[in-house]
Amino acid sequence: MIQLNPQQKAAVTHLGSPLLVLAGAGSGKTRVITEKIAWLIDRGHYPPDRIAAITFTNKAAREMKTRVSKRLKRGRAEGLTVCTFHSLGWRILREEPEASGRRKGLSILDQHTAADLVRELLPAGAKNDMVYAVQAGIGRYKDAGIEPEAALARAEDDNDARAARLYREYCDRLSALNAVDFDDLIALPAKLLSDPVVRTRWRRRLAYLLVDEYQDTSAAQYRLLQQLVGDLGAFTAVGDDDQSIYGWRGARPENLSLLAADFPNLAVVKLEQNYRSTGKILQAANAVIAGNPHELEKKLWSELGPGDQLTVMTYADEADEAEGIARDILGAHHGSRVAWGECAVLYRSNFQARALEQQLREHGIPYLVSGGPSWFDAREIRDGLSYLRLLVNPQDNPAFLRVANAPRRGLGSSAMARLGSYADATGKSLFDAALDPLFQAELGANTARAFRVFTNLLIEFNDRVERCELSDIGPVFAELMDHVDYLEWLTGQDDEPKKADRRRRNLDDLTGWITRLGSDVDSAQELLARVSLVAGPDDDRNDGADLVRLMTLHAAKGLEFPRVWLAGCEEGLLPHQKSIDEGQIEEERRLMYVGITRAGRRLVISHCRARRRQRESRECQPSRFLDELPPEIVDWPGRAGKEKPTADDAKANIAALKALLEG
Ligand SMILES: Nc1ncnc2c1ncn2[C@@H]1O[C@H](COP(=O)(O)OP(=O)(O)OP(=O)(O)O)[C@@H](O)[C@H]1O
Ligand SMILES: [Mg+2]
Repeated sequence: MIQLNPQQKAAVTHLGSPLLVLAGAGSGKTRVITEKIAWLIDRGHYPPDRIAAITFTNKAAREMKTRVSKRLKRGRAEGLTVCTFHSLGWRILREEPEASGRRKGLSILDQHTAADLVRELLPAGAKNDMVYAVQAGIGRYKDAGIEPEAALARAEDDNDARAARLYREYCDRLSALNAVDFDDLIALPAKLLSDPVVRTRWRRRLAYLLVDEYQDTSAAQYRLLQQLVGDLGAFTAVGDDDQSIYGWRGARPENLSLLAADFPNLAVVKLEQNYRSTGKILQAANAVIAGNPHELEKKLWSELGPGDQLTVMTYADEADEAEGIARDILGAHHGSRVAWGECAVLYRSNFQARALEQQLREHGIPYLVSGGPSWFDAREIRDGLSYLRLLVNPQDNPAFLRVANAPRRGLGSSAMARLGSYADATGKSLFDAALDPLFQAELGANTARAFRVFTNLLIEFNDRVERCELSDIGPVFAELMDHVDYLEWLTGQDDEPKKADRRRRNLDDLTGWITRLGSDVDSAQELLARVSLVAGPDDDRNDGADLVRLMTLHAAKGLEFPRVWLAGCEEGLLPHQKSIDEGQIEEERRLMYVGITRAGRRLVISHCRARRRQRESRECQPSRFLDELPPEIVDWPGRAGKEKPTADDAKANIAALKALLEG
C-alpha cells in the first residue's frame, strides 16, 4: 500500500462537509478518490452500495473499480457504483421510467443515430455541418435545462424560433421512439430529481458521491450533482482548472468556483507533490501553463529527481515524423527494454493517427488507437448495431428504417415512405405498421411479400433472443447477419479486397464484443445501453495489454505513461487554427499542459516543417508553446530554424578558425 502524504490523508479522511481537492496534474487526485472509497467502506462510514464515484470515461471507471476491489478484502466493494455521469443518468432513468415520462423498454440513441434523426427534420440535402450545428444547438438547450416550449417563448428572432421548433420536433420524435439521446441522460435525471419524492429516494440510495475531473463537468451535470447531494453536500470533488479541455463541449470550469458559492461550508485541500513526473517535465509543464491567467497558483514539486532532458524534434513532414517516432520506440524497446505499453503517442487531432499507424505497422510495433472515431463510423458497424437493436426490440424505428433494405430486399424508398406515412397516421411503430393487414392490402404483391419476409425474419430471431442466454445473443446476432447475407451484399459493392477484409474483421469484432458484454449484463436492454454508452470494443478489450497507445490529447486526460511522444506541435494544429482565429488559445495551452503532464520519465515533442492537409502540402511553423519551454531543459537539435550543419558550414567554420589563428 502506498503512503499518503498529509494533504492526501486530510482529503481522504475529511467528512462532515463537502470537499474540493484542487491540485495540479499527477498529484494523486484520482488516487485520493480511490483511497477515500476504500476508507469509507473499511471504516464503515458508508456501505459500498450507497457510494457512487463518477469518472470521466468508462475506462477510468473500470480502472478505479479494480483498484478499490484490490484495496479491500474480497467482496467488500460489492454494490459500489463507479461510472460516468452518463451511466449514472441512465441508471436513474431506467429505474424511474414513469417519472421520466417514457415507457418501459427505453432505448438510448447514440450520437450518430441522433444525428440521423436531426437530418430527417431538416430540408432534404442538408449538409453534415448543418446537421451537427443543429444537434449541438439542441444539446445546449438541454444542458441549460430549457424545455422546447420555453425555448420558443424566449426566441428573439426568426432564427431562434426556427431552432426552437426544430428542438420541439426533435423531442417529439424521441419520445415517440421511446428513446433518449446522450444529452437527455444528464438533463432528464436532473429534472426528475427536482421532484422531492424521487430526490429523497436517490439521496437515500447514493449517500456519498465522489467526482473525478470535476473541472470538466457541464451545467447539467452540475445540476444533477447538486440534486443528488442536497444541502448536506456529502461529496468529494477533485479537479484541476488547468486541465479543463472540454469547454467546446459544454464543460464549465467556472463550476469550480460555483461550488464555493453554492456550498458555503466547502472545505478545500491543495496537493502539491507530484508523483508522476521527473523535475524537468514538471518544469516544462509549469512554464507552459504559466502563460494562462491564474486565480489560484499551484506549485508542483517532485521527489523523482530532475530526470532526462526533454527532446524537441524537427521533422520534414508527417511521414518523416511518424518514422522518427517509430524508430525511437523501437530503439527504446530493444535497447532499453521499455515495454510497448509504457509508450504513448499523443496528438491534437484524430487525422494525425493515420501517418503514425502506418509507420508503426511497418516497423512491426504493436499498437492500439484509442478513442478514434472510425469504428462507429463504419457502415457495417452501424448497420450491424441496427440489426442488434431490432433483435432485441423490433419496434425500434430508426433501426428498422436503416436496415429494412440493407441488404436490398425490395423495400426501396417509396415503399418505406408509404410505410412511414401509414405508421404516422395510425400511431404504430414501423414494424407493427408493416405487419398490419390493412397496410399490406394497399401494396402490390411483391412489396407486400417483401415486408412479410422481413417482419417474419425479425419475429423469428427476436423470439430466439428472448429465449436464449444473454451470452448467446452474440452468436444469434452473427447467425442473423449470415442468414441475410449481409457481408456478401456489402462487400459485393467494394472493389478493394482490403476493404472487404476490414469489414469482415469489424463485424467479427462486433460479434465478439456483444458476446463479452452479454456475460456482463443482466438484460438485453442493458446490453444495448452498454453498446451505446461505450466508445467501442477496443475500449474494454485491451485494458492492460502490452501495446503502444495512440490517442488524442483529449482522450489522454487522467492517464499516465512513462514515455510520451507529443506529435505535431505546430501553429494551426496545437494551438488549433480555429482557436488562433478566435483569439482563444487558453484551452489549447491547457491541452499542451495535459499532454506534457502525461509523461513520467521521458518526453519527446515533435513538429514538422510541412504537413499534408486535404491533399496539399502546407508549410508549418513550430508551435508557440515550444518557445515557452525553458531552453536549459530542452535538447532541440537544429533549433531556431537552423538546418543541420552542412559541408558548407563546416568549410566556413574552418575558414573562420584559420582566420582567428592567423589573426
Ligand atoms: N502518496 C503517494 N505515494 C506514491 N505514489 C502516489 C501517491 N499518490 C499518488 N501516487 C501516484 O502518482 C501517480 C499520479 O496520481 P493520480 O493519477 O491520482 O494523479 P492525478 O492528480 O489524478 O493526475 P491527473 O491530474 O493527471 O488526473 C499515480 O501513479 C499514483 O499512483
Ligand atoms: Mg486524475
